[in-house]
Amino acid sequence: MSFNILILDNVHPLVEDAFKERGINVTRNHDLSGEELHNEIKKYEGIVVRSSTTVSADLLKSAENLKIVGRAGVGVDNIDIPAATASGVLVMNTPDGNTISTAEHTCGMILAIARNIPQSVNKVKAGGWDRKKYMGTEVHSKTLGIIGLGKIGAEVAQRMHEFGMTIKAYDPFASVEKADRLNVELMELDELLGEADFLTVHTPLTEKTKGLVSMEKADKLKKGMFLVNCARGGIYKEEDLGKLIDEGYVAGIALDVYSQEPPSEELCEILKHPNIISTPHLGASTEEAQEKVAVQIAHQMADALEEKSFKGSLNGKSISLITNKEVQPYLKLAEKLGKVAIQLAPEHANNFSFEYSGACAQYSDVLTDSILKGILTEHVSEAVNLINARHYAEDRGIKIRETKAAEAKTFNDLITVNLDGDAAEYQEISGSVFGDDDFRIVKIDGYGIELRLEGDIVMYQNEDKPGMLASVSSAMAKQDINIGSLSLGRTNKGSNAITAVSVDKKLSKEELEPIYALDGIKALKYISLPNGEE
Ligand SMILES: NC(=O)C1=CN([C@@H]2O[C@H](COP(=O)(O)OP(=O)(O)OC[C@H]3O[C@@H](n4cnc5c(N)ncnc54)[C@H](O)[C@@H]3O)[C@@H](O)[C@H]2O)C=CC1
Ligand SMILES: O=C(O)C(=O)COP(=O)(O)O
Repeated sequence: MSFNILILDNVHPLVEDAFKERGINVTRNHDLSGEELHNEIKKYEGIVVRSSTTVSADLLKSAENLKIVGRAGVGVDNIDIPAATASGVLVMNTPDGNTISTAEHTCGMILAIARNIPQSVNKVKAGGWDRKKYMGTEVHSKTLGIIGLGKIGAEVAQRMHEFGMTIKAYDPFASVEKADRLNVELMELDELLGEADFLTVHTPLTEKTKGLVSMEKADKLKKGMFLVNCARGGIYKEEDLGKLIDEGYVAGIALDVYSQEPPSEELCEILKHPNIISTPHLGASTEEAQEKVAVQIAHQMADALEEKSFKGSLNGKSISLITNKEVQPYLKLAEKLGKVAIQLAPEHANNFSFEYSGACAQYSDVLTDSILKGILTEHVSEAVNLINARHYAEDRGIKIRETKAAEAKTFNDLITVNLDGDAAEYQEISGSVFGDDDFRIVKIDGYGIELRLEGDIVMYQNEDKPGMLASVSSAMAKQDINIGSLSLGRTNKGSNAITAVSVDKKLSKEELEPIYALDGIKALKYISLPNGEE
């Protein structure tokens, strides 16, 4: 299958070469108006963006054929990931391609603000000369506070440690081992604010990190400290920046990122402050970083489209497992069982429990996604896949429960789907996989049954008495229904029995009626499954 990719932002030209190398068609267009983009995007299976294009829920709605959004960089705050997940669109980024460049830019900003480099350069350019005004501060022996000791934070720590700074950090998710390795002391946020001579942030913008430094926190800051933000605009409250300097809490501020880019008029006014230096989101703007992220995103997207690997995917926890050979048969079994379950379940069923035993239990998360995909596929007009199956289940109020037992019971692997409690004629169905591609129902409501999970199946409960099978097969023969195979199950002699019959053609309601009407038949369900590979 050939794929079409649209490059929307200023991604390095190597992106085109890399896509072409993988046999993928690529088009570049940075100049589309909103409406044009909504029309154009329909043609593509993938788009590549940096931070300029907003991939909104609305845009995703127009993107009928979209499978992947690739971010040539790290931050994905311009992409509506929940909306992409709901649409079954994979979102991926290149987590480390621009780490070094952004860390270097941050270190540059720390030194630039400490030594008034941009302001004094401007002075000289304007024909001025003022050595007194631009007296600076050494960073040596000072404390650098880092909020967010992730990839960039760690690189900044290493570099500034070499400048003789003491490095302290706040990151509730960072390990003590990592901090020790980097010569970083971990501490609580307020403690860090009180100790840092320079504070730099390297977290995403989240509810927790928004406004981490503001006038409300001013009293907690070490007097005369410097603030640096090369992560995301808004982590320091932008409206308060000028005031923090003017009221003597902060000596200077260096910014690379803004909550709106380019910044709003109000913020531009604040940025004119002589002690604020700003760059226009240049952290990742180096030849090296841009080459890396362009080539990385192209190969990652090509691999994902070819279902080879899902490196860098941010919403495809499950989908990334479909390349794992060990999981593939279980995934198929789970989806088939989901398809059977929804055909056996009573109308409006919205409570299902899934039980996994044996080796498959370790993949229960993704197998649940796959069962849900099977359950929902016929009932949701949009395409359901492993990315959005849970979203649709939640959306439709389907409640699920999951249990797992690592030890195998009668079968090496067993997946059981329990239907909607008492209201169901059938309560539960279990399946197992033999080899790589022989999927079978092995139990229904505790009755041992063995039938391949494919094609058209008539399943009925009957009184366990002589002649039942003969009367069913004769009712079928009269209607030219050929039996492929069948399996009978019962718990005790003479009680109820369950029979599953696979037939050679699709059956209509009218063809099933005479079978249901036979004396001794208690419940009858017809299940239709795709034959072989889907
Ligand atoms: N200026 C620019 O051009 C660039 C900016 N960035 C931005 O830099 C930021 C960091 O990027 P990476 O280091 O690659 O990400 P990362 O995911 O490696 O690190 C983020 C760190 O923040 C920590 N964190 C998350 N929430 C926190 C909280 N509430 N308090 C304290 N720590 C918290 C995490 O535990 C993690 O260690 C991102 O926002 C990214 O968008 C990244 C590249 C270029
Ligand atoms: O990767 C990131 O998070 C960045 O902020 C870099 O953004 P950009 O690709 O330079 O628009």
